[in-house]
Amino acid sequence: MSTVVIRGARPYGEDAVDIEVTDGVITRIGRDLKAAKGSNVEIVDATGLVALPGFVDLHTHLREPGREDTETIETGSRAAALGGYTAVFAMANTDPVADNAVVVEHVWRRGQEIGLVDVHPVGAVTVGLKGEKLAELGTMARSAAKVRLFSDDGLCVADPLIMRRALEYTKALDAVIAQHAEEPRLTVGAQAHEGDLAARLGLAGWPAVAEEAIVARDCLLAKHVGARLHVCHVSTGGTAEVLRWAKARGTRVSAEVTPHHLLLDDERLSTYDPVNKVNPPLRTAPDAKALRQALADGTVDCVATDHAPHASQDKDCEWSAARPGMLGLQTALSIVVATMVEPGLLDWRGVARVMSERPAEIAGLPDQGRPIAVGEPATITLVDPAARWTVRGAELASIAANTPYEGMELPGAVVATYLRGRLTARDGKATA
Ligand SMILES: NC(=O)N[C@@H](CC(=O)O)C(=O)O
Ligand SMILES: [Zn+2]
Ligand SMILES: [Zn+2]
Repeated sequence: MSTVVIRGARPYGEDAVDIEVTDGVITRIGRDLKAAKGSNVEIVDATGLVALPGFVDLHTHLREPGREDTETIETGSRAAALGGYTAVFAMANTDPVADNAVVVEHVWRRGQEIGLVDVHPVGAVTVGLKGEKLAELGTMARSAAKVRLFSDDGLCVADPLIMRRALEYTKALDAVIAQHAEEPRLTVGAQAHEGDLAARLGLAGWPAVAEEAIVARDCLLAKHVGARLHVCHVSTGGTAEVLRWAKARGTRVSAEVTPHHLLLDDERLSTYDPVNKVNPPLRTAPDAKALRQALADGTVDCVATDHAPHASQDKDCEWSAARPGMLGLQTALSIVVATMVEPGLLDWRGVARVMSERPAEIAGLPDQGRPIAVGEPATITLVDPAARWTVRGAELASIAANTPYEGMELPGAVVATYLRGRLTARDGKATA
């Protein structure tokens, strides 16, 4: 039997308690717990630290198989554990694409071998992400990886008939489609949010309506079919309005927002530094404000990183040639603290909701996003709310270093992460 007592932690930022963990399960919670006699107990001093359920990321790009020069399941797992994550969903846009049982089982097994975080593969909706023919969703769902989240992320399932069939299929499988909402006919050659700034910089525009039109269409389709829909990386205030309307009329829709769309806006583009290039693009400051409001009031359900590692040769180049995407796993909590906790939009209960509980519910994970309570799995992230740290891309666990927060001082730091009672990261070091 192995027992750990986490001393003086504040669950959800509330009163300090001791949390006793035995064989991966929370066995006692109370003040000044006396160690059980004769047992081998490890004491962890967590005075002043906030205890939250381990974070769940519905949107991570791990690049294995295919681009192991930028991220592997191993390096991405380290970044996840260091960021406080205990489960991540690895997107299907790998090479080969995760559109079959062989690839998704590889991703799942490799994640379990490393053991730092549960790596759940996302299955592709269409064969090769081509948007033409449905992939074998049922085979992936029944595989050892038990896929429940399907997405062509990187690309939109643009054909409404394919989308309808995919929704019908996933309804029968009790699964969910995560849509990268981008009407491709409205974003040909697009490089930046369509607006004054893109016009001044001479960059082809990616209009808000290209996202909003697909979200509206998919909400209508999901309602018609009675299926569930999840909207990836919501980036505009208009999308939040569509979601509000769809939820009010009973559509089974959920949505995520990225940390970068909460904090950054298109003013950043004036330097032409492709580190700020991302899909969907950074929008206007009023959009970012509307997204923070929508996350606070539950219109947007959760935060997802869209962690997108890219090699330096694919980022340190001319704007139009650069790949879109930003690292996110190790900075997400701090950006949520800066944009949501410090301004008073979310308390720590709210952080637990948007970083852990809602994403676990959306993906149907039974043992993640659970309350910090006796009998529950000890899947816990300890956060120092008073810490401040400076982001250095080169020091992050990812192979790639494309963080838009280089040199920024951010509030709040993950001090330790436990997955089913096992320490996976502590003081900036992953345990595997
Ligand atoms: N977000 C991005 O800018 N890029 C993602 C794809 C995606 O999420 O659409 C990637 O795979 O690099
Ligand atoms: Zn996407
Ligand atoms: Zn993505």
